[in-house]
Amino acid sequence: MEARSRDSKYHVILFPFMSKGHTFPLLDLARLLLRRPDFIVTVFTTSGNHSFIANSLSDTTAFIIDLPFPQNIPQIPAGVESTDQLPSMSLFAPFALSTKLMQPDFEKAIETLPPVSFMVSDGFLWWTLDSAIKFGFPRLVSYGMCIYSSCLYKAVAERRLLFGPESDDELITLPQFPWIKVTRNDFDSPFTDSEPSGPLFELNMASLIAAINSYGTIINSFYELEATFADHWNKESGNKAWCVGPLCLVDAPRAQREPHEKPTWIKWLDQKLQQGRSVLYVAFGSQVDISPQQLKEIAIGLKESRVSFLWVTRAKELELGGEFELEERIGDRGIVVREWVDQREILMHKSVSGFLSHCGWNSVLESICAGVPILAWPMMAEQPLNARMVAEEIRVGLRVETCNGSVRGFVKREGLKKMVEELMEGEIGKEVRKNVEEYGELARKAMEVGGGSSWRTLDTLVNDLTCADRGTR
Ligand SMILES: O=c1ccn([C@@H]2O[C@H](COP(=O)(O)OP(=O)(O)O[C@H]3O[C@H](CO)[C@@H](O)[C@H](O)[C@H]3O)[C@@H](O)[C@H]2O)c(=O)[nH]1
Repeated sequence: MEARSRDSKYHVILFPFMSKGHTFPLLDLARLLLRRPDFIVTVFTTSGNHSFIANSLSDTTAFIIDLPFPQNIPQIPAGVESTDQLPSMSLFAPFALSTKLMQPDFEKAIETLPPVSFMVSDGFLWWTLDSAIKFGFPRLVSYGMCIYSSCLYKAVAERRLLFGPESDDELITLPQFPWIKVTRNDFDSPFTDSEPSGPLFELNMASLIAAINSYGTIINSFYELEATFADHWNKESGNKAWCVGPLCLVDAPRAQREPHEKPTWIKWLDQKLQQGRSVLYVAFGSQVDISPQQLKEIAIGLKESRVSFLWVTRAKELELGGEFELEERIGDRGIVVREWVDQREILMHKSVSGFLSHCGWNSVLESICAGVPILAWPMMAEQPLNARMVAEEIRVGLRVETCNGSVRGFVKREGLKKMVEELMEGEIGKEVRKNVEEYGELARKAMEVGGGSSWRTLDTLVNDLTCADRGTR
C-alpha cells in the first residue's frame, strides 16, 4: 500500500454485486474516476470474480481486493460466486443475503487501506452502509437501473396500486404519471404480494432502507433520456439520483486486431456487411432462464423470418439439441454463438441494425449508444418496465407480440417473425430507428468532457464529496 503514496490522493472504494450486469457499470466508473490524476480506486470483489474484473480493468491502475465468498450457504452450490452461475434465479435472494457474511473481512481490509473519500457499492450489498458509517465515509448506492423504472416502482408501491385490479393484465394508470399505464404482470414478487414476506422481501427492504440512508444513488443513465423522471425522483425521494452515464461510453480501449485474430462471429458480421445484409442481434443478458418450449419457438421464428441474425445463448440452452442446431438448417443466414461475447463490439458493428433483447438496462443503454433499435422482450426483474420505456416512453424500439397480449405471455414463432420483420424492414421500425439514433447522439454529448450533463454531474458529485477532505490536504 505504501508504494501507492495514496495519502495525497482521493481514495474511492467500488464494490460491485457479483452479477455481470451490475459489475460492468462500476468498472466503467472506475475507469472514469481514474482519469482524474488525484484519484485512486480500490475495487472489492471475490476470488471467483477476480480474473473477470482484473481483465476488464487491465488498462487501469485500479487496485483489486478479493474477499472470500461465504461457504456452505444452504442451496448455493460450492464455487458459485456470480449470479450467472446459479442453477436457477430462484436462488438469487439466498445468494445475495449471504454476502452479509463478508462484512468482517471487508472491514478488516478497510483497516489496512488509506482513508476513504467515498464508496459506491451495489444496492444488494446493503450492509456496506454499516461499514461506511463505522469508518466515517459516505456511501453511494448503485442499482444499475434507470430512473424511469425506479419511479414506477415507487409510484405503485406508495399508493398500493397493484392491489386494485382483478386481473394481472388489467391496465393501471399511474396518478403521478397519468400518461403511463402498467399491469401487475410488469412486476415480480414481492411487489405483487399484498402481505410480502420471505428472503426476497427481506433483501429488498434491507437494500431500500440502506439506500435511503446513503448519500445518494449513482444512475447509469443521462439526464436528457429521462429528465421528467430524474426531476420527479430528486423532488420526491429522500435519496438524490446522480445521472453519470451512459457508463458504457467509457469503454476500455480495444487492441487493434489482425483480421485472423477476430472472433468467428465478428468475421461473420464483416461478411454480412460486405454482402450488404443487415443483422438482428439476439441476446437475453447474463442470467435469464428461458423454457425449452420458448427456446424452440425462438429458433423457429428466427429461422422463418427473412432476416440475418446472430444469436448468443448461454450454456444451459445448449443441452437442448434439436431445433437448436440452427446452423445446419439455415445455412449462412444466421449464426448461434455459445461463448461470452463482447456485446458492445457486436452492437457497434455496422452490419447490426436491430437487437432482440430482454431489456436489461445495460443492454438498452448499449443499444441506444450504438444507435440500434430494440425489439423488447422482457423476462424478469425490472425488464418489463424498461421495455415500456423503450417502446412507449422514448420510442427507441418495439415489443414482441405475445400470444395472449400479456407481458408474460408465450411468444409464438409467428408473433416473433412479424415483429422482427417490422423492426428490421417496416415503417414503424424506421421511426424508432430515427429516434434511437437521436438519443445515441444525445448520449455522446452527455458524456463529453467539460460540458456534457453527465460529466458535469459527476464533477459536482466528486467535488461535493471531496471538499470536506480538501482542507486537510
Ligand atoms: O455474452 C455476453 C453477455 C452479456 N454481456 C454484457 O453483460 C451485460 C448484461 O447486462 P444487462 O443487459 O443489464 O443484463 P443482465 O445481466 O440480465 O442484467 C441484470 O442487471 C441489470 C442492471 O441492474 C438489470 O437491468 C437486469 O434486469 C438484470 O437482469 C451487458 O453489459 C452486456 O454487454 C456481454 O458483454 N457478453
